[in-house]
Amino acid sequence: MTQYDNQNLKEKYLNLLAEKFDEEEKVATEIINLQSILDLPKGTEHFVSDLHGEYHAFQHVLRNGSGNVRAKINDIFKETHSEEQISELAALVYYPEEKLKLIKNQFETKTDLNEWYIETIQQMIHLISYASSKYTRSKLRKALPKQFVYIIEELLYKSNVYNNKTTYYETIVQKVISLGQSDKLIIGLAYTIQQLVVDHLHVVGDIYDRGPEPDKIMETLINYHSVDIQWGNHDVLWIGAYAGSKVCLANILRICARYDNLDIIEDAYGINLRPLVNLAEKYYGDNPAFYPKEHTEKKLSADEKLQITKIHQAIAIIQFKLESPIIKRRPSFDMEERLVLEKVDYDKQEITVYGHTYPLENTCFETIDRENPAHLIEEEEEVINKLLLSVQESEKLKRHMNFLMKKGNLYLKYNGNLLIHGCIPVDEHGNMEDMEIDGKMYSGRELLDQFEHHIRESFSHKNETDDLSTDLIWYLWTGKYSSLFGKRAMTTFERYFIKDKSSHKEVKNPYYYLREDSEMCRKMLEEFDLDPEQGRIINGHTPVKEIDGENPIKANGKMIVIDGGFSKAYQSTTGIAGYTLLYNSFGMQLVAHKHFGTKENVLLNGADELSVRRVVDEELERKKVRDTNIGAKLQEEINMLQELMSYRYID
Ligand SMILES: O=P(O)(O)OC[C@H]1O[C@](O)(COP(=O)(O)O)[C@@H](O)[C@@H]1O
Ligand SMILES: [Mn+2]
Repeated sequence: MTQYDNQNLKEKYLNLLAEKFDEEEKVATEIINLQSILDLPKGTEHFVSDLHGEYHAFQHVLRNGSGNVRAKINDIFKETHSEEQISELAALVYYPEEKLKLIKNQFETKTDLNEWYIETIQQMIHLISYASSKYTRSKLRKALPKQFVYIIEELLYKSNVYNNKTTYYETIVQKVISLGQSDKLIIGLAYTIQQLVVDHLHVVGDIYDRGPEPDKIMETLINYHSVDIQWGNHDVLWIGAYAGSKVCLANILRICARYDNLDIIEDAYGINLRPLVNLAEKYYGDNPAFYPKEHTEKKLSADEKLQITKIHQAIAIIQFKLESPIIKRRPSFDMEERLVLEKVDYDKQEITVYGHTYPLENTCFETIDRENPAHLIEEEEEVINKLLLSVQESEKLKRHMNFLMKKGNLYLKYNGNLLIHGCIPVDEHGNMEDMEIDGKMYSGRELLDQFEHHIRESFSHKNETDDLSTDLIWYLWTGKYSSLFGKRAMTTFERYFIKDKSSHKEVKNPYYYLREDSEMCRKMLEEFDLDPEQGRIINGHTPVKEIDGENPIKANGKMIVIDGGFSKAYQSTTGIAGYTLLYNSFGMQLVAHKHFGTKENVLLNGADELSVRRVVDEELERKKVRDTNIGAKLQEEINMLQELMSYRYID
């Protein structure tokens, strides 16, 4: 573009802007408004990761803002309220519908109940006023329940013009009560408080797999006021399945069978499993290696368990077969060692992998042709094709996957930090590892950008099932240089069929020990054009084994690992239900969570299931909006408006 074109474009833009700001005063007002926002303290960011379908635990962390709601209640009421009263109020804010029912049952007379309403509404208004002190009025208004905006603003702002504040509150609230609106108002106020304590949510990957309700988590995120997602390896597996990768599809079904979560496929997403069930019933029998993991709350009957065991085998074998042609057509994936079906000696029931020969047990090779082990029999081919069709036709899945694409990225640079689920592949010397894609070598940030490009490419061509982009999504799940997998190879086959546990080991990328080193972290931040002094890397993906003394804050605070540990299946190895992170204008705080019991426990006993907060760092100076990504955007707007001012209104 020539300088002349540029000038032309700018003038067009300014003319457009002038349509909206058609008077000098309007421009001035907007500049002053934006300028004052820049000086407000930065909003609170909330980081969670590895939710793994654990909807209830996630809901709890979200509703209490990783302890932020309670902290605000404490700030205001610790002098006047007992611990028990604070817990009651906190539970009301987290679960207003349920808590209201419980509380209302305690009152014998209407007068007592009304008194409680008056007091509670007043306390909640106080909380809102405190929690919103760093927001503009317009932002607060957007967070208020629509039908009560007028009343709440009346209570928030006008009360102090009256001498007798209490009477004024009471008159309004009495009216609300007599009109039968008090429950609705309290519920609305509770959600407003939840929304005010967290300005923005980051989900650092792995919403899907292992737990029972990822679909409900997706609905929650879709309705959340402000969120971004850094895809995890499990999320990308689902994206891959929807984008046309049959092998990704086989994997998600296998994992659902393994964790007894086929309901997600059938009931939540309406995908017909009948063809797979028929195939499974025809070829497979009982097999302890494929028993589903049982839920604590839901007991399976013997028949159900047997059926899932059969499905689990059928889909695992389809998966192994589907891997083979991809490995063969993509030599740059460097995965020949994973041609497992070809490495089996079917007479001896042995396999030779990575130079070791192991006996196989619990095999289920009924549909395997020894001469051509990766060949899908006709029924398998038909089953996977039908399943893919059904997956791509699921309206709900489409909605959820579209949302993942819209709000998600492979990594995110946000307010100076790098958010990434897995890793940046490096060698043992800390050099970024190269990978060849389509004849070119990429490493570090460029490699990640290539990966993301191909995910989006595959997603926009769902009919293509065997192209490079679609194969690369599977590579991200399981390949050596995948930034999401972060291990050298996935030993799924060995885990099912080989007893010797040494064959199950999955070697991690050197990133996972090098990230302890602050110099290495600085280098990685620089790779992403971030300031190594200010920035930090926020990771998910690997459960932090607090039990073994592992510290989630690494490299002098340059690296923070917040695998949420929501996944029940992994809690016994971590000894804790994981971490979340809060980043407000005063600095960063890591929050450790206890196992989430039940909502009932919170409602009845006020148990927050939270434990310690560790300060990662305190800001020397309180961070303002002007120091954030949003601040930079606002500053650009101000600059434009200033140009408009001189272009249009000032001679
Ligand atoms: O414990 P499971 O369900 O068998 O899963 C094990 C597999 O999950 C992985 O750990 C990947 O999942 P994560 O992202 O949760 O770590 C693989 O490396 C491993 O093969
Ligand atoms: Mn992961």
